[in-house]
Amino acid sequence: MNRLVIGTRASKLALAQTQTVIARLQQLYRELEIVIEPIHTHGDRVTETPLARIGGDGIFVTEIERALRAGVVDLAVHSLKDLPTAPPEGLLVMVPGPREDVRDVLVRRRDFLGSPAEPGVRIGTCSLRRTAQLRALYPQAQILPLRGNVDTRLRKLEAGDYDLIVLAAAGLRRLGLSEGLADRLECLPVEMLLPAPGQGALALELRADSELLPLLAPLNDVEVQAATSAERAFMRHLGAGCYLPVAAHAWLADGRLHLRALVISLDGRRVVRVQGSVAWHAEQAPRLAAQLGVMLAEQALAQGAEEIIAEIRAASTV
Ligand SMILES: NCc1[nH]cc(CCC(=O)O)c1CC(=O)O
Repeated sequence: MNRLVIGTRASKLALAQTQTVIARLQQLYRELEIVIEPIHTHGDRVTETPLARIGGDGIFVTEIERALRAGVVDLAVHSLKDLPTAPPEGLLVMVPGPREDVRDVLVRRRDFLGSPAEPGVRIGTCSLRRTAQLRALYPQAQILPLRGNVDTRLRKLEAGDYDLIVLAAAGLRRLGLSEGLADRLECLPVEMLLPAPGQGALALELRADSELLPLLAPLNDVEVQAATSAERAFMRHLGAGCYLPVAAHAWLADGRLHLRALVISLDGRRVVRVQGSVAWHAEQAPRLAAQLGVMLAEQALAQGAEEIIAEIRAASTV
């Protein structure tokens, strides 16, 4: 193979992410010709509807997976967060490292000097996970829907539609925006606002029988893959799609793989929090990650997570 076609969304963030993957590939394979094929997804076309209402997983990836299966592209680069947790048929997912900052950040409008805790403050976000956790943290705030890519969201903030917005730190960093915004950013510790499963990580997708497999294998990061697999196994075991208020963060420390996760009601009033760890053995990483995610999901179910999820399901089908 001497020419590689990479499929990706056409957003600035998706292209920036793809460039980091290309840079790594060119380091390894100087001679390889790499071209980008931008692909418009359903999520790019429907830009105003809240994601939870569009429904269905994979609104940012389905068309790209189709191009992969059809052989139009050889490799896809996604934000792992956007990838459904069900294993994609005929495709294989790798997780390159390093993982970017997993946290969410609050960005304030230039002329807003108040605090998120004050009554009536308007906070914009598009995700149910952030909405529910923000309601719990700042019960006096108004949490308002906000969609669009990162630039659009920042523009809507400056236009005065919101006092504060919440974004993924990873997106701002990859776009090179965090320095310019530094005096208006507040990183939210994961103990305060738990991120989405897979947040801050990229995913590489290819056909399971692809001849690229050995070429790409060195890009896979076993530790980042295990951590994100544990987070995704938690969500998958709950039967939760990526637009439900489920949050999870896993990390390696002291020879153990740790996972902290939660399920929260939309009004932020009921939260089921779970935390646990398993001893880390790199050679058994996939099994350990799945085991940890499933174990904590079972604990969450035993503590009432099912009822919360059923309620949200019922509300969103109306
Ligand atoms: N579809 C939203 C999306 N998907 C991935 C990122 C950021 C990068 C990441 O979280 O890894 C974002 C933007 C955001 O949440 O602010």
